[in-house]
Amino acid sequence: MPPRLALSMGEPAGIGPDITLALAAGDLPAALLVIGDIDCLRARASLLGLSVDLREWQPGMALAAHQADTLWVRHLPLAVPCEPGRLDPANAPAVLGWLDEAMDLIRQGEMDALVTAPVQKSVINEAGIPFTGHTEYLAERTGTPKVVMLLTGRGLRVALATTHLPLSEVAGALSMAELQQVLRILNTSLQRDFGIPVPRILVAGLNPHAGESGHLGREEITLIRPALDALRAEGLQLTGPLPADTLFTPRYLDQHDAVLAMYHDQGLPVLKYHAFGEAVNVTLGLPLVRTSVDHGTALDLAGTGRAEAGSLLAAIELAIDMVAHRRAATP
Ligand SMILES: NC(=O)C1=CN([C@@H]2O[C@H](COP(=O)(O)OP(=O)(O)OC[C@H]3O[C@@H](n4cnc5c(N)ncnc54)[C@H](O)[C@@H]3O)[C@@H](O)[C@H]2O)C=CC1
Ligand SMILES: NCC(=O)COP(=O)(O)O
Repeated sequence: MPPRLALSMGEPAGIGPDITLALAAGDLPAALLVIGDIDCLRARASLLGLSVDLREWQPGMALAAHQADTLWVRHLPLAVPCEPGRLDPANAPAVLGWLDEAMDLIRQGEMDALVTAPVQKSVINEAGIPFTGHTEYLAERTGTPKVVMLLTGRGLRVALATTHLPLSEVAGALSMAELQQVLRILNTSLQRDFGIPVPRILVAGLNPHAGESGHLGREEITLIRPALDALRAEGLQLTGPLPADTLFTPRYLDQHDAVLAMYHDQGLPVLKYHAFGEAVNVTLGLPLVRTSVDHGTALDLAGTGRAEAGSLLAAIELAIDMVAHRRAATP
């Protein structure tokens, strides 16, 4: 059976509908079900001059492998018609409802994995729903106490010890226990989902020069180094903590499978400089496979025909690989 992927359409005013439709044009070795609003997709296809056969899917219907220019849609309507570039908080509950529906379909065994188009985090909050990202939302909704965000592109993998936090809260959020949990999840996922038997992980320090022997911050001495030592004793292959400014160089990267950065803007600018537009965001540690694009809603590009679908295609390809790895590991 081909992997069955649920693709959430994301913020309707953004480029989610555009890149979803662009993707439909090609062949894919998977069955694809878009979870979103079929009328929004029809309106966007017409605006972009794309001819895609949009068909409504109901639970229980068989889903065949993807055929070029056809998209199956689980239609869960928006509250307000979508307009490119125009955010409306009234649509936020529907956008989150699409994620809930995808999780339900996966739980019920109708779908194998979730791929997400980007959402506008601000408008969800403006609707009165506290929301920091899919990562945290999916963790909460699946009852998963700890997940790890990893972005990967052009051979580089960067995981984050903390995700969507104000910078002023990062140091306080790090603890030995948290770091150990993050590294165990990363190590297990590199083995299970990426097929790397003994992952080699590079770990960044938090402070400039990895703390300069305690003269520029002490978290490396009090937290990071002891956490790594404890995990090395369990057999994990860890290098660090290293100064983040020189860790992202071929000398280190060529010898390792992934980097653990301490916070969002320590790791992701490097990854995006390296591979923006073709990288993938993966949530590790969930009971389901979830991949996503490396970009946001790009409201400025919605409906213009200038949004590129490379990252969405890469997210779909990685989800297919991850499902295959998990199937292969299931007796
Ligand atoms: N996975 C998700 O749901 C994510 C959501 N976001 C949300 O997206 C919103 C906007 O975020 P920004 O920081 O402005 O980032 P953004 O990625 O939407 O835009 C940054 C720049 O990249 C361009 N760009 C983005 N995607 C593109 C594509 N596919 N093709 C061509 N150009 C593209 C945009 O036009 C803009 O110039 C925020 O609400 C943010 O929270 C951001 C990242 C991930
Ligand atoms: N910068 C990455 C990002 O914001 C992705 O967030 P999420 O919605 O995948 O949690």
